[in-house]
Amino acid sequence: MKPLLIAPSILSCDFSRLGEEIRAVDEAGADWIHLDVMDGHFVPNLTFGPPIVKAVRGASPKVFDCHLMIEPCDPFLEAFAQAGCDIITVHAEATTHLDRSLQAIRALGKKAGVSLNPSTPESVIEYVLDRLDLVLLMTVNPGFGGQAFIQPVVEKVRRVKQMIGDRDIHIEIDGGVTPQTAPLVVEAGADVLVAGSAVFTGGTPEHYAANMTAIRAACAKR
Ligand SMILES: O=C(CO)[C@H](O)[C@H](O)COP(=O)(O)O
Repeated sequence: MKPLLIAPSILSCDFSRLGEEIRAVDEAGADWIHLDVMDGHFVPNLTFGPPIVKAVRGASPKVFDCHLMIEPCDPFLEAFAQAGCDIITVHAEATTHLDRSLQAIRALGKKAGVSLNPSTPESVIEYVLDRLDLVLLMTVNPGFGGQAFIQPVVEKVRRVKQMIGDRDIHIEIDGGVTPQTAPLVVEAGADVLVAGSAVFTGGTPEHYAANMTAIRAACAKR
């Protein structure tokens, strides 16, 4: 069984102190740093691009887990790789040629991930499993932090876990992850939890550490 990893989503941090906030969650015990890239087209919100990723890369040596909510994604893969992302995840709904996008990410020397919206069936990844390092299952409709967890996705986690078999592929969950919802997806097979509001609530490094401890403790009995 893979160890449980927590990847705080910086969408919920204080953007005026982005580097400081990344350093704070790193020191508070984050396993990865989750970067939400939004384009105002694939999702109804805008965040940041490669220059910002590059600017904050020095704030933490932890894995930079980059979630591209952009369409098209292929023209930007190289820029995100050069900016310092370690894992690059694209949405299956945002690329016509998913196989090509995943090959391109690995050719850049990065880990390749695919994300599925809550309504997208897991069958879309059936023929690309050997090109994947990570499957990111959205438990909210992407675009905003602080939304309610969409419970039917728990069943999809179980199915994806079965599909990947003994392949070395992470199952990551993003959206509405709290100490209440995290055990549901972990029990179903998830090993990476993205959490924005549930980690950054309180606004101090002490809160971040306590918030992550609460999520881990809730999942400890999986
Ligand atoms: O990708 C995202 C939204 O598209 C965010 O990572 C996600 O919503 C995390 O926020 P929260 O934990 O507050 O739900």
